[in-house]
Amino acid sequence: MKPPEVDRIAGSRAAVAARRARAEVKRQIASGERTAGEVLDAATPENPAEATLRVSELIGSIPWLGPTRTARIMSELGISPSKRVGGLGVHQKKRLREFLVERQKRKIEPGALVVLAGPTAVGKGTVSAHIRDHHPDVLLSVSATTRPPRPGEIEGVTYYFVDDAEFDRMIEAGEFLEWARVHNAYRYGTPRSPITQALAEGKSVLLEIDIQGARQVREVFPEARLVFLLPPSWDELVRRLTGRGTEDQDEQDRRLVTAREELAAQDEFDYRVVNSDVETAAREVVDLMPTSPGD
Ligand SMILES: Nc1ncnc2c1ncn2[C@@H]1O[C@H](COP(=O)(O)OP(=O)(O)OP(=O)(O)O)[C@@H](O)[C@H]1O
Ligand SMILES: Nc1nc2c(ncn2[C@@H]2O[C@H](COP(=O)(O)O)[C@@H](O)[C@H]2O)c(=O)[nH]1
Repeated sequence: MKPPEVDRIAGSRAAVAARRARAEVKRQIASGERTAGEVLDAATPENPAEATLRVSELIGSIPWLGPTRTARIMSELGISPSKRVGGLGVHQKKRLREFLVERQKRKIEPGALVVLAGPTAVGKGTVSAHIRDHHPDVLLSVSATTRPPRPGEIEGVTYYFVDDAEFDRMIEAGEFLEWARVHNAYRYGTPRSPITQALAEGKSVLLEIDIQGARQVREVFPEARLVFLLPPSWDELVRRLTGRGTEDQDEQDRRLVTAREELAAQDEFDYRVVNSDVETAAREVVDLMPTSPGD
């Protein structure tokens, strides 16, 4: 029988070798020699380096995915931080594979995805509607919201109006590219599949969302162009909000509080467009797209 000291040394040598093997797998993913999907598929008992790799290490080795994004992806996929690739359940593995396949495809042309954000009543909806009406090749994303419809708003055109239970279901099912609670009131989210489908077909896509959503989209699509729409002045912004007349005084006040916060964050955006004139602002936004359909 070997003395315990010999076993201990052999054990620690094996642990060091296993760590080195996992580090090599991570290097291969980071350098692009192997895709994370290939490593996932190789994670069998015959390949202990792949099987004993933590899922967080697998995802975290993908270029551009840092620890924060990795933690969020893991949580969205319902995988605990300590899970190893070889220990994934069937459903977890399927979800992870789908995520990795989608990620592989996700190299979009800069400007194919444009995000239009800005303070309440600056005219985001008006400028987006102008683009939708004059540039039919651009897909204007239709969001889901828990907000009740305003007079004249059309289901499936302005928004998909859903209740809280349906919004919860859509989050659970991973149907949103991003979602946020806006103005501390209702929830809004961008359905993912029309966007990925349009991008895969080479179309340009426009999202009209709030600033929290814009930040999330940038995480997923670093190539997206983020545009901040500005009013000609604060007084004009207030005039547009009150002139629209769709919110009561309390809601207007709440929106103006958010507006001040959003204006303070405008430097995070790639482009700033002043909406003095709808047609000019729309043209400036469309010019950021790879081609200007409808020209
Ligand atoms: N360039 C413009 N000049 C004058 N009025 C404008 C201009 N653009 C938009 N408006 C008006 O401003 C009001 C607010 O516009 P809109 O509803 O499009 O804003 P929004 O940014 O989408 O607002 P919210 O974020 O609150 O949904 C509307 O009454 C619209 O007609
Ligand atoms: N994060 C997201 N924000 C969205 C989305 N769709 C719309 N919005 C933003 O919400 C506010 C309020 O809109 P309103 O129609 O109630 O006036 C506005 O800033 C929109 O841009 C979305 O899918 N995600």
